[in-house]
Amino acid sequence: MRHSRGMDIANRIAALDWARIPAELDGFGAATTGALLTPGECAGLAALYGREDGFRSRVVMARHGFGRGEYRYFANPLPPLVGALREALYPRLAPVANAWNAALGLPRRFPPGLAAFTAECHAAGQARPTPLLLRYGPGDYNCLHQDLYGEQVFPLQVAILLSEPGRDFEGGEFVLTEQRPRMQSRAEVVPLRQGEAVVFAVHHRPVRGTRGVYRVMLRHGVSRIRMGERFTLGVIFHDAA
Ligand SMILES: O=C(O)CCC(=O)C(=O)O
Ligand SMILES: [Fe+2]
Repeated sequence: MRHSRGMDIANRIAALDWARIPAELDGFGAATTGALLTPGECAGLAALYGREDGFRSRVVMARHGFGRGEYRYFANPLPPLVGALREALYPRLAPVANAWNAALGLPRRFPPGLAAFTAECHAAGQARPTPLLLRYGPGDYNCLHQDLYGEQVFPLQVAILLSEPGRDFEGGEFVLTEQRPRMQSRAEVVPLRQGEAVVFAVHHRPVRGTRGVYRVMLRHGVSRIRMGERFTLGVIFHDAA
């Protein structure tokens, strides 16, 4: 039987729990997907990190005060698996993004498909692809941050853990903080297995309070890797200036 990876990924994404994921995003600003990529796919993606070609830039985090460890942004054309993930995830998340903007009283609405949104990014001068691979070794960490690359911001992004906790590395938890207006911040640690994705808010989300809807600011990062090596695939939907 002919087997197309793009189709396969689209089917796997269609089979995720699209009742629970948006509900958890609304409730907590983050949701895990359960197993999405196979161990072989994870290893294949992590192995790309050492290759010369296929990337547009490399960032050594310590040089910028971003933490410790490094990452590389893929060049276009994206690896087929990465492109298929980005294309199949976007239409599932656009309704959440639009509902959040409506709740926050923001006029921006996102088109139902990634091609149209990418065209809008390009028209706004954001044409460089943002999917990336991250690599952390012992002692490395990723400071709390927001992945903003210009005025065009799709409010949700996805990170897929490519290494297996407890086997490949220890420590290195994915963490999120939520900063509520005039209140103390809330932290969330997101447990992930190899091949599992976390969907989370890029910069803010609406929360319903007693006096209406307010905006909480989110940041994400990775706690210190205690042992071993940890790889992640980051899927950000807006392109970069
Ligand atoms: O390594 C991680 O889990 C975090 C990756 C990250 O910051 C991102 O995908 O934007
Ligand atoms: Fe990030």
